[in-house]
Amino acid sequence: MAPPPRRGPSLAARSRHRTPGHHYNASFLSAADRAEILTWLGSLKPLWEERYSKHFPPPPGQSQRRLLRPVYWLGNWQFACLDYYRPPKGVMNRCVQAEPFPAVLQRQVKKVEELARRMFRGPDMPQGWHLNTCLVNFYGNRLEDGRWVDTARVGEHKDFEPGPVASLSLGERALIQFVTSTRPGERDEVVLEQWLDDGALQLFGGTQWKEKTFHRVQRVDTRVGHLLPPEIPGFQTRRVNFTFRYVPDEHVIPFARLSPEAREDVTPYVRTLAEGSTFFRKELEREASGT
Ligand SMILES: O=C(O)CCC(=O)C(=O)O
Ligand SMILES: [Fe+2]
Repeated sequence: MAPPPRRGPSLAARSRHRTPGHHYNASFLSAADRAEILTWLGSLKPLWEERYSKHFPPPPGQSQRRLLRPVYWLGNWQFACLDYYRPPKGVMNRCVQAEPFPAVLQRQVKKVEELARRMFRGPDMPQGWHLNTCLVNFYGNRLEDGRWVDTARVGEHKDFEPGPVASLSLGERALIQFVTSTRPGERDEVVLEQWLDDGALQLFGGTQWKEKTFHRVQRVDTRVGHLLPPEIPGFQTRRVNFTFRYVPDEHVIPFARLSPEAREDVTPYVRTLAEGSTFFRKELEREASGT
């Protein structure tokens, strides 16, 4: 018997539109680009930041803590103690010019920007949007009092940088969940979850995924046994994620132009970065010479 005629869009088209504003491509990275990114990762010296600092101390009820994981930033560095990019008020004195993207990442950015411009319009695509910022997150186990502890997760949060956000994943797959706003004591409702595979691209934007929901990394698998570069003392990386965002260029400032207080608090970090980075060495020189 002949199959009944199909009506409406194909299954593939329907699944593409089930979650407008959220796009997932499991095999975005080519094997060659993936290998090039891994080689470049081996040259990085990620930083382990504290959440607070002398001039930006913990709010009442909070205490000083290390971030769960080492990080690296490209384009601009948003030091945790300067409280990240939080428009409309928290935009100045916090996004410090950092190294540009290496060529292999810039090539991915170009493709992702083209896709994003096709996916997002009007209020979902801010004037001047381009992916000029990348947070590199290292997920794995950290050594705590002689024991390896799995810290491969991220609590629920929003990315406040305007417009679509894109992420590339390497290594073990991770479960990301988008959840509705939390109220203390209430369970969050998971509205979308997605496994992020090795080499995958996730792109999300618009009010549903940027404003109405929070997202979190619930867990990272241990199945394959990936151990990713670089070697980091006291840490074993099994997943690396690159999140690309847009910070309006006028809010990105050189280290030398931070307020004296902010500069004092992040100088030790910039000195550490300068040990492995010509870019940050020059930024320190620029500050010392007052230019
Ligand atoms: O690791 C991920 O997949 C997401 C990380 C994230 O949400 C972020 O960097 O803002
Ligand atoms: Fe995020």
